Amino acid sequence: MAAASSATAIPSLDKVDFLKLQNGSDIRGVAVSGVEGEPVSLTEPVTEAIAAGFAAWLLDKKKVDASRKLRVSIGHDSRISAQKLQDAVSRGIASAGLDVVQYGLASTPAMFNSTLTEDEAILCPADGAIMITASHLPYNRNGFKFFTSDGGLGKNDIKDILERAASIYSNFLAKGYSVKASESVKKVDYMAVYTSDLVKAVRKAAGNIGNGAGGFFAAKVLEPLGAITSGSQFLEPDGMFPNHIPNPEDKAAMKAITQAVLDNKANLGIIFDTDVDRSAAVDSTRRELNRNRLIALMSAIVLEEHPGTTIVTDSVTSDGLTSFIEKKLGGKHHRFKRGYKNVIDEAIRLNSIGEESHLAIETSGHGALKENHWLDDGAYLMVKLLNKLASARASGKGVGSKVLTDLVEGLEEPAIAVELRLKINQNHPDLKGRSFREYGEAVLQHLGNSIASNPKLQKATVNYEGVRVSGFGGWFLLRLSLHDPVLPLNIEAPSHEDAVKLGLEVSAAVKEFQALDTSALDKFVQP
Ligand SMILES: O=P(O)(O)OC[C@H]1O[C@H](O)[C@H](O)[C@@H](O)[C@@H]1O
Repeated sequence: MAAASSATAIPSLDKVDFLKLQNGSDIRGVAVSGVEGEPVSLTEPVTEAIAAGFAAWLLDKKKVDASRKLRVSIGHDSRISAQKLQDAVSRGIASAGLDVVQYGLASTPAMFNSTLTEDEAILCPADGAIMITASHLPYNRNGFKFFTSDGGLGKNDIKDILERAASIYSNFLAKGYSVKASESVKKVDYMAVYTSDLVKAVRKAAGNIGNGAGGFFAAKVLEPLGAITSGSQFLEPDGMFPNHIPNPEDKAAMKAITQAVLDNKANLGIIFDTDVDRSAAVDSTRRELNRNRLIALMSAIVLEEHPGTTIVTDSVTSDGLTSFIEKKLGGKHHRFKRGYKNVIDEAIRLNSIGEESHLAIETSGHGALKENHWLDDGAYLMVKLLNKLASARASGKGVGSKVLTDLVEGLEEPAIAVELRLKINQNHPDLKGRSFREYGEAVLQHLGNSIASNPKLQKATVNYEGVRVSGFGGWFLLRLSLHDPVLPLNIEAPSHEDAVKLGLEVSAAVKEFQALDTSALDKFVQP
């Protein structure tokens, strides 16, 4: 035990500060100083306390007897704070008496996978896994995702861990905090195991990684399969993201991969986000295979293997996607809520009540397949695409990404598709003491009521989130953001004029809510 006199002074934080680090089923905070208005919240002692909180949670969950030591695998993305946080996480885990296995640069899906791999030689399975990442957020942020063999932890588990962390941290305050080197840290090259599993899963494609953790895909997956990857770019991990934020929904990122496909006359472009749980592709004609198109493509592949199966998606998917899945592919589209964990859990639930589902996928590029243990894995989605290309080639059905493009033939796409994010000003007196959630719900309730009496508009009969309405040949959905004090408004329509008509209907219905910042919508509907 370190003497209090030699201990580092750490700032006092209360339970509330810890709970503020929760971001849905992840933990996120600021790990690097220097950005104005964003003080560091993920300090080393805070990180250590969170890791120790996870260890305590895991010990309770696994209820193992004292004879078996639990082990936890730790990996990180390419962020500049990765090393510091990895060390602090390792200390937190070791201080609770658990074994630490460090993987170094890794992907989120690989971390989950380490709880499923059975091979003592590489210290697997891990009882718990921690990925140090803040996904597509800027370089100064970081965070944690946690896994057990049951999948990613849910919101309640994260809250539980943060509450435990807060009390561990208060112990640091009482007894003094000092950095103690952890003895029981082992290192394993798990990415070698994970990538060789991916190679096995695909039988024979350029890649754009955006300086995230996905660089392994070119050298360790594509090249061993015989692909020429010389046109690939931004493969080197660089935690400052000098080119663009690695994010398949980011316009600059998609432009960069599209250009690389053109410049290199590549058959296919592949792009991942920072921690490789999201992905998208570009075909040889520069057609972006992301968002609804990626879902259509994956659905086509999965429905060939499992005719009639249900495809679970997030709520912002297009009407065209529903008719594509149901009329062209003969499957069932279950449009559920936003949030990758929501769609995955819903697919698992459907299977448990006898409705077969093999694919849960979001427009964000998160996707999970039943055959891959419902692992939220962008790399695996791309493996399925590559597999399709390879089998088409082998059976003489075609060469190159036209095979994929043909699979989405017939998908109706709207001329206009926008997302406008309407902020709720939490300090506005109109909240009258309500939380932003309650206020947002009140907006939605009011919108729902006003639509009911509007003959030009029709409320969706089956809908799991927010208010989804058809009209003027298109639709809109207003819902509460998963994490932020924001009401995202998605509008899709056959023309800008029709999209504006839909926007004006929303605008009229919400105008009395003064704490709602409608400037994005006002700008959109301007003549
Ligand atoms: O509700 P929003 O603010 O649009 O955010 C929704 C998104 O939040 C996170 O990024 C999750 O990882 C995604 O699965 C989800 O789609």
